[in-house]
Amino acid sequence: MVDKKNLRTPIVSVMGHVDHGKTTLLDKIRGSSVAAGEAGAITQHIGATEVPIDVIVEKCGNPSLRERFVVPGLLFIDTPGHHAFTSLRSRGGALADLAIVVVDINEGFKPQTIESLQILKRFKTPFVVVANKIDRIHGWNPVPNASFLVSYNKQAEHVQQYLDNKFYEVIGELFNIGFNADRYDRIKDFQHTIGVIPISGHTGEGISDVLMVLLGLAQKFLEANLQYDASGPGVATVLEVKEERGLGTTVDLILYDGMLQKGDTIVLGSLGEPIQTKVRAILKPRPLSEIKSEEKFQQVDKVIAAVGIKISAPNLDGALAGTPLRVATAETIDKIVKDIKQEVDAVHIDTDTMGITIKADTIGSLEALVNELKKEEIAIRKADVGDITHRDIVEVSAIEESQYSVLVGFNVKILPDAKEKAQLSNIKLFVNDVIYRLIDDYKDWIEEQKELSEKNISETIVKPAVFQIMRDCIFRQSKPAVVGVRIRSGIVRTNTEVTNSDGVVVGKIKGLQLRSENIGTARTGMEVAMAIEGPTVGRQIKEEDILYVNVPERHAKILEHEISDSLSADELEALDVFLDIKRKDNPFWAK
Ligand SMILES: Nc1nc2c(ncn2[C@@H]2O[C@H](COP(=O)(O)OP(=O)(O)OP(=O)(O)O)[C@@H](O)[C@H]2O)c(=O)[nH]1
Repeated sequence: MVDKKNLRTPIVSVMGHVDHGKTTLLDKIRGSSVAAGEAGAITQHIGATEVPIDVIVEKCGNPSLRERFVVPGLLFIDTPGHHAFTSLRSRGGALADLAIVVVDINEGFKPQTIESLQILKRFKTPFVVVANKIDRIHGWNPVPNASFLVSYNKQAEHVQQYLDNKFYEVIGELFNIGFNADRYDRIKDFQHTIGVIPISGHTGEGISDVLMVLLGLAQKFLEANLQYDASGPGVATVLEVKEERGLGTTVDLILYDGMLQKGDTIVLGSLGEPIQTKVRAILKPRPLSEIKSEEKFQQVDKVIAAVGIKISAPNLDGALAGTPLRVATAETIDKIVKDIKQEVDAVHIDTDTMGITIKADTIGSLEALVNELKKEEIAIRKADVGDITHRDIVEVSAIEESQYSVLVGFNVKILPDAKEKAQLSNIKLFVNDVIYRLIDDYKDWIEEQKELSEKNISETIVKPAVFQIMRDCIFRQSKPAVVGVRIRSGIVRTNTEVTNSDGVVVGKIKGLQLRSENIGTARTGMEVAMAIEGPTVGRQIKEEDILYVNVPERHAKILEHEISDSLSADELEALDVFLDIKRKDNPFWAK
């Protein structure tokens, strides 16, 4: 049996596509919980909101549930954006124990929905999907704050039908990504089936169901992970590094294990050596009732996990979001510094000597981006945390290979002077807040570049062609010889050399005419007059001779190995015939 006293509050992250309703859902959970809780038992943390179990149970309207759950409540992380999930790591995994994926039932899955689900799959984090905005369904008759089933049963049949159809689209999309899913009330085994809950963040319908299912998941899957040592040294993850008026650089963090006190020595991750410093102040937001107070924060001497707080301390400047923070003593500090350095270095990416340059907002998101790029076998020269600076642009524009003169930024800004510099340089910039958009855009661009260079190549390269001098069509013997020819395969151009069937060059095409008009090219099947500089008819060439465009060896190599896909069938045939001629004497010609 688990000891209730040592169970910390599970940490829940809310993920999903932009505008599908994450903030509204969190606000509703907060607002309605405040309304439901007797003494406003809900507490606001820095970067998080804690909803105690009593409030949830009361909200669900079934006090007997209290006995069933041992977790103290749920701590929702407020940090916006799905990327927060990957940014916020604890030892050995994601910081969040559970997640809610919000999808607008009317719009269905969008890129960030899919990305969120893929992240959760990778981290093996239990989650629920909420199909939000059911109040937007035409004819919906809201029952504010009711459980979904109560509300659903009160809807007209055609409305229920419509909701069911939309709902099954969501289930189908989940299936496509590899998840079995069903409506939450029909699920017996949450381990193998994802619960989907139709809700409205506006009317509050279904919110109590979300809280219940989350508690159920916490209870079922997390108990062992939620044990903590309330008296042990604090372990935290940095949410954000922020300049705060009057306080200097501060760090917002989620303490997920142990205790943190004013004056404690702490170690936290940075890109160089880990930072060692002493906690000057621990700050919590003021209770809502004191909101008018001049000061946003109140100081406390001590906090115990799990809690979201801000700390101020000297030397926090190089601190990095997403990295660990730990309380150290004289005995443990060396080991902790070493561990944290290792942890940050492990993320700090082994790079290739040549490749693209990437930047991301936090170490966690950088790692996620690197993982995805590696999967696509895209080489990375340098991976760093932070906005895109003037220096980055200068560095990248010094790279000569155009496919690597590329900067990819995930969730970062391009600083103004960098933007200016980028416009003047030839580098390619990709900035987005969806990883796989970035990767798709980059891949599309590479493909485009390839096509462009293929086009360049194919315009400058000499292509093969075969033609025959027609009988009774000798118009001039020599200087230049003018003969009638039929093009048997390929396209003949002026100014290309001609060989005979032994591969010996006999002259150069000086002009082509069709019905007395000069033309630049002649295609398969055409019969044209050709002026050939060099040979004399009757000596080097004669009636009915088959002749070939002389493809230089280097061009033949490119044609055969690089752009054969872009050749037409008759060009390929001409190439084969020409290669056979050339390789008769030298089997390695153009190989
Ligand atoms: N009708 C209806 N509108 C909703 C609901 N939930 C959210 N909205 C609206 O949808 C819009 C986006 O909601 P947000 O909560 O800001 O969405 P978000 O996912 O947090 O968006 P970002 O923070 O930008 O990623 C707002 O105009 C909300 O009022 C809902 O349940 N019903």
